[in-house]
Amino acid sequence: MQWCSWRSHLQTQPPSSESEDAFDFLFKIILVGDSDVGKTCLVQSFKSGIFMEKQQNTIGVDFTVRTMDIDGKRVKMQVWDTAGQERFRTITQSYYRSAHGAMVAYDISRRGTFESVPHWIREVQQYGAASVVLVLVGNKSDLHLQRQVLFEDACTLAEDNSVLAALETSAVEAQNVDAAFFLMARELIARNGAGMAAEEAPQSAPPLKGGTLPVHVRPPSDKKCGCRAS
Ligand SMILES: Nc1nc2c(ncn2[C@@H]2O[C@H](COP(=O)(O)OP(=O)(O)OP(=O)(O)O)[C@@H](O)[C@H]2O)c(=O)[nH]1
Repeated sequence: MQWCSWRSHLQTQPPSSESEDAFDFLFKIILVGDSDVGKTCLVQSFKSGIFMEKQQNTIGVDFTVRTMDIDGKRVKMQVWDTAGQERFRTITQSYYRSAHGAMVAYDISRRGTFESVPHWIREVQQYGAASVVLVLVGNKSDLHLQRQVLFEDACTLAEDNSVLAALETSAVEAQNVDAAFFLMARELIARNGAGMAAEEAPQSAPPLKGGTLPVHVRPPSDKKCGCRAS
């Protein structure tokens, strides 16, 4: 077995070599959710496209970065992978404030992790920027035989909580992982436009406009729903 958590320690600044890359937009995304829902493996899949079985829980916060090309723009995604374990809660909360987007993850094969989602959303709303963009991610979609959470329930929860969209992902199968981050990036670009250009990259989250946009209509074969919020 290989380790998925290639960095497990407290971080205050991203590595400088990564932050020197040229980019048009810089977005900070925080990943939250119960322990063992697969947050670290999702980040690893997003970064390298590879699934690596993990044996160690995240300690505090891990950091990774990937620069993507979206509509001819270089978009740098700084992803902060937080520990799901309760004992790190005070540490991880301090990372919420500067996030432009938050992915709230649960495990489709463990109902309890889905029932924790409202708690995580409240945490983000309490400690994060006022209009942080939220995306709901139901991970481990490859475990469909052990499913305990209906996708429809996730969509309902997303709609009730002003969440941009709900998706089901699998880090094992690299299913919908990129899509979740692209969805987030596109929404942030749409909301911020030129105001988030690289030279103006903020130290804390910008005052994003209120409300969310219906950026996706759920295709029947794809576990993704667009959720309109008032
Ligand atoms: N079947 C399946 N297993 C997964 C998937 N993603 C992660 N796992 C497994 O789920 C377990 C937990 O994954 P992690 O990425 O460590 O979970 P985490 O949410 O980062 O956990 P904390 O660091 O404690 O917050 C590991 O055994 C992974 O191999 C997935 O998409 N499908």
